[in-house]
Amino acid sequence: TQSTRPQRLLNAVQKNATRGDPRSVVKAIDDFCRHKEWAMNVGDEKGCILDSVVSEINPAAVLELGTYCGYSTVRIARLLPPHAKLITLEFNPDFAAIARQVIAWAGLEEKVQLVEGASGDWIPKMKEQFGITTFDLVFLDHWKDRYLPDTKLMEECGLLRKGSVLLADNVICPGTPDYLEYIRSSPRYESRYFKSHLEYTKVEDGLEKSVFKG
Ligand SMILES: O=C(NCCO)c1cc(-c2ccc(F)cc2)cc(O)c1O
Ligand SMILES: [Mg+2]
Repeated sequence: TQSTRPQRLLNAVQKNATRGDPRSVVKAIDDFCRHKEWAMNVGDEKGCILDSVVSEINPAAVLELGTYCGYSTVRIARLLPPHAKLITLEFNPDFAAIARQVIAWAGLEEKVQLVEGASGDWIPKMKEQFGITTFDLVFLDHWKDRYLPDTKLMEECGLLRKGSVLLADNVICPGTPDYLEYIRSSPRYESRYFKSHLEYTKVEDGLEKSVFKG
């Protein structure tokens, strides 16, 4: 039977990365995607911007929307302080199954809770299911037409506090025009665009960092 790209990506991790070494897992995926098969991980260039935002916030509670194969999950979780928690939501069960194994290979299971299902269903249940009050950081990297409705849902569910940071991938390519329009014109957010490139390519893309003002 034919393997899938996520399965081939996991094979590359298990072949080339050291168990329990998150940095080697990140490098193995970047090498695979740059030299073997492109895949829609945030990648090394935007990943460095992600790292700097995570390190600046030093978050205790992180929500990632869109796990895919777990590349950004590993990038974020490797920088979290002890006892900090990252909840990552993935709709696609095949992606989730691969991501669990990538996260385990990196030795980061203790810091990560991967939840399978639709973000719109799970966001209203965050407090009761996971004992979350508010998120310090949200990384948006799922279906691009869900960024705006899920942001409004997080506001309505009281999951954002003064100072919570939203970091959104792909605001140029594939693009999230309705989200950008909303977040840049809302008086409740201070936004800044970090210009970069679509993972492993020369195409423009970037991250939008937005601080909730409460
Ligand atoms: O759809 C995306 N993510 C949610 C998946 O569940 C996604 C897509 C792309 C991309 C794809 C095809 C292309 F031609 C250009 C960009 C890139 C990304 O970083 C992404 O996150
Ligand atoms: Mg992305």
